[in-house]
Amino acid sequence: TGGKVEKGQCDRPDKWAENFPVANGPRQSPINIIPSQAQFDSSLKPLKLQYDPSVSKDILNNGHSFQVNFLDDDDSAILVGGPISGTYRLKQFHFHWGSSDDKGSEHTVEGIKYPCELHLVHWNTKYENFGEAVNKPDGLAVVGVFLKIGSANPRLQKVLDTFEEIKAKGQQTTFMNFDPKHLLPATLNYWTYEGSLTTPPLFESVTWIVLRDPISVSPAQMAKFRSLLFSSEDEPPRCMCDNYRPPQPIKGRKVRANFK
Ligand SMILES: N/C(=N\S(N)(=O)=O)N1CCCC1
Ligand SMILES: [Zn+2]
Repeated sequence: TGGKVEKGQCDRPDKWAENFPVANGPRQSPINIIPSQAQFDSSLKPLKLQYDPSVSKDILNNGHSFQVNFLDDDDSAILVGGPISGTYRLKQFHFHWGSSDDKGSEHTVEGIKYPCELHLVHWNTKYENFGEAVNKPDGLAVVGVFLKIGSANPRLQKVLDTFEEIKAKGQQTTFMNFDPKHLLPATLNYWTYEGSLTTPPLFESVTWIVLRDPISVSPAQMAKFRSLLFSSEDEPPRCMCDNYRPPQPIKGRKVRANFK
């Protein structure tokens, strides 16, 4: 069709329901957040992200996004407080972005799309490990951070500088002593709601914690994200971009805010 390489089934959110019926479930993510309809909840605790940078391990191109993986065999990098009870351990963080700066985030705010969205994925330590937690209703907590076009972000640059080594699907390299706290905005005001993974298997196991304030990214840095490939070295190159799922029906869910 005009020489454009068609997206495979697994890369097309509108096709996911065929193999993952939960795609049409009652608590799917992402959603469009309407701040005026969010309910301020004074019982929500402040978010506490306690990350020891020494447990960052490596960075991997997994063919859908790239992710920074963490050692999660102790409580060195944890999320406590906020809307959750107990302790959730950081497993990995990854991003979603667009083919141009006018789209790319998964969550939207009053219909506004950001060019990029960071997800910090944590699992509930009441379960044995990530694999056990991933499909439980209280199994995961993902912190979402919007990236907004502005000045270049020096903290983000450390991640982008590895891209030559993980250009193609399956490539990975060590990535040590990185503190993901440096990718957070100054204030941790957030919206929270019960949702799901935004990629297959789309398990409805995520307590979403979406930060109100974005961090900055420059147009040149966004271009760097788009230098990655969905494809592996031995395949025709396919630019890694537009790896975001559009907002899903709210289906009566309440979004709470820890700020007025
Ligand atoms: N979809 C996901 N995270 S996300 N985009 O919902 O935060 N994941 C799939 C397996 C591990 C995390
Ligand atoms: Zn994600």
